Amino acid sequence: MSEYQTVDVVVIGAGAVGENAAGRAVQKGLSVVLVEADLVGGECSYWACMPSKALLSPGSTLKAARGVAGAREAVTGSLDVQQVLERRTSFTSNWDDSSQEEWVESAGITLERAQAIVSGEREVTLTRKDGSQARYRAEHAVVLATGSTPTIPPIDGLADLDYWTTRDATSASEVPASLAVVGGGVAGVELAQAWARLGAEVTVVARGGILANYPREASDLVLATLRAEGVTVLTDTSTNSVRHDGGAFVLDVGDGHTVTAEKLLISTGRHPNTAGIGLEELGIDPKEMESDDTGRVVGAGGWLYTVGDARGRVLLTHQGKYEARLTADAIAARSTGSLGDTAEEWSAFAATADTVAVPQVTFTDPQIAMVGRTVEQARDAGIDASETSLSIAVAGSALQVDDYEGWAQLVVDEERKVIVGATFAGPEVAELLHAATIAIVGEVPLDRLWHAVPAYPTVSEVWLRLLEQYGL
Ligand SMILES: Cc1cc2nc3c(=O)[nH]c(=O)nc-3n(C[C@H](O)[C@H](O)[C@H](O)COP(=O)(O)OP(=O)(O)OC[C@H]3O[C@@H](n4cnc5c(N)ncnc54)[C@H](O)[C@@H]3O)c2cc1C
Ligand SMILES: NC(=O)c1ccc[n+]([C@@H]2O[C@H](COP(=O)([O-])OP(=O)(O)OC[C@H]3O[C@@H](n4cnc5c(N)ncnc54)[C@H](O)[C@@H]3O)[C@@H](O)[C@H]2O)c1
Repeated sequence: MSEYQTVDVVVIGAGAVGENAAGRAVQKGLSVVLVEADLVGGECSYWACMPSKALLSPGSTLKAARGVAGAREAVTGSLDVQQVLERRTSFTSNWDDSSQEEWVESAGITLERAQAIVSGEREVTLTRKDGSQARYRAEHAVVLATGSTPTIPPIDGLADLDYWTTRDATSASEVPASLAVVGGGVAGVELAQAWARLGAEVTVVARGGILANYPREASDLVLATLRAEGVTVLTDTSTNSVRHDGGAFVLDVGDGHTVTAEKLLISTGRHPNTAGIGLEELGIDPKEMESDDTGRVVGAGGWLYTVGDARGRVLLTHQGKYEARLTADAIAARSTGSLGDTAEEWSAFAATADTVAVPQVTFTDPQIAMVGRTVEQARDAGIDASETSLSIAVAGSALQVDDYEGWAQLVVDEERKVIVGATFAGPEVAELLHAATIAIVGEVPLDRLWHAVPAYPTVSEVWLRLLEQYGL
C-alpha cells in the first residue's frame, strides 16, 4: 500500500453535490481531492433530472401549442420519437463526462477516478480501475457525497427478474410497447407520463394515491390528466407478486387481477448510498447516521460530513447543492477556527432551509410546484396554520392556454402572519415557485407581501387573488 498523501478535504462522490462541495472548498482556499467511481456529474446529469425532463418537455410543449387556438391549427403531427430520444441523449452528453472532468480540473480540484472507502479516521483508501491503490489523509474533512440507491421492495418473484430502475427508464433507446410502473411517487409518475406520451401503454400501480406528498387537489389534477391521456393508474393497489412468462412481466395486483407489460419499472423510493464504504468498520452505523445543520456527522469525531442524497434529508439536486455550499464553508471556517461546534440557524453554515423551505417540482404536465410545509405538516410542527386555496383563473393563465386548469394554496402561520408553505399546480407553474421560496425564507409579513404587486397579465396574479381570498 502506498504512503499517505495529505490534503485538506477528500470528497467522495462527484455527483452534482460532490462537485459543488469540492468547488466551494477550493474557492475557500482548501486543497481538495474529489473521488468518483463512475461518471463525473452523477445521477442527475445522466440518469435522473436531465434525461427525465428532456423526455417530458417535448410532450408538454406540444400540448401547450395544442392548447391555444391559432397555434393549435399549425400542429399537424405528433411527437417525433426519435428526435425526442436523441435530444434526451444530447442532454446526457451521450453519457460522456469529459466536459464535467474539464470543469473539475479547471476549478483546481484533483480528480481521482476510483472507488473510495473510508479506511480510518480522516483516512480514505482508493482502488482505481487498473487495480492500483492510493491513500489520502484529509487534514480537515472527509465529505460523503455518495448519493442514493433505489429501494427495491420485497415483492415475491421480483429479485429474480430483469426489471427497470430509473436508470433504465431514463436511458432506454426504444419505446416499449407497454410499461408497468410500481410506485406512484415523483419518479414513477414523471416517467409514466413521458413514456406514455412517446407511445407506450402505461399502467401505474400505486399502493396509495399518486404524488401523495402534495395536497390532494394538486395531485388529483395530474391524476386526471394521466387518465385522460390513456395511462391506467391503479391507486390503493399492492403488487403481491411478479413473474415473467417468457413474453412479458405479469404482476399480481390482488383480487385475481393482473397487469401485463413488456417492461417493468420499479420506482419505490431511494435511500442513502452509505453502506459498505467503511463506516461500519469505524463503528458508525450508516442507517443511524445523523448529521447536524452543517452536515457534520454527529458523534464521529468532527472530521466526517455528509451532503446531498447521502445525507438523506432531502433527495433533490438543488437542495443537495445548497447543503454542499454551506458544508464547504463550514469546513473552511472550522479550518481557521472561525467556526466552533455549532452554527446558528440561517447563518452561512447551517442548512436551515432543509427543514422549512425546500422547493420541489414535479415536472409532469400539469406541473406541481411546492415549497415549505403543507397545512398538515405545519400543524404537526405546532404552528397555528391556516390555508387559503383557489383555482388559478387570472388573465395570465387564460392567455397562456385556453381552458387553463390550475390550483394554488398558501399556508399561513397565523401567529407570525407569514407564509410557511405554498403549492401551485397547473401548466408551467414551476416558475411561480421561487417567489414563494423567497417569501418563506425572508419571513415576509403578509401586510408587506400585499405591496408585492404581480405584473399584469401574468399567472403570478394568482398571488394577489390568494392574498385577497385570505382577507387582505
Ligand atoms: C428519475 C429521477 C429524476 C430526478 N429528477 C430530479 C429533478 O428534476 N430535480 C431534482 O432536484 N432532483 C431530481 N432527482 C434527484 C437527484 O437526481 C438527486 O437528488 C441528485 O442526483 C443527488 O446528487 P448527489 O450528488 O447527492 O448524488 P449522485 O448524483 O447520486 O452522485 C453520487 C456519486 O457518488 C459516486 N460514488 C458513490 N459511492 C462512491 C464511492 N465509494 N467511491 C467513489 N464514488 C462513489 C457515484 O458514482 C455518483 O456519481 C431525480 C432523481 C431521479 C431518480
Ligand atoms: N422532479 C423531481 O424533483 C424528482 C423527480 C424524480 C425523483 N426525484 C427524487 O428522487 C427520489 C426518488 O423518487 P421516487 O419516486 O422513487 O421516490 P418517492 O419517495 O417520491 O416515491 C416512492 C413511491 O413508492 C411507493 N412505495 C414505496 N415502497 C413501496 C412498496 N413496497 N410497494 C409499492 N409502492 C411503494 C411510495 O408509496 C411512493 O409513492 C425522490 O425522493 C425525489 O426527491 C425528484
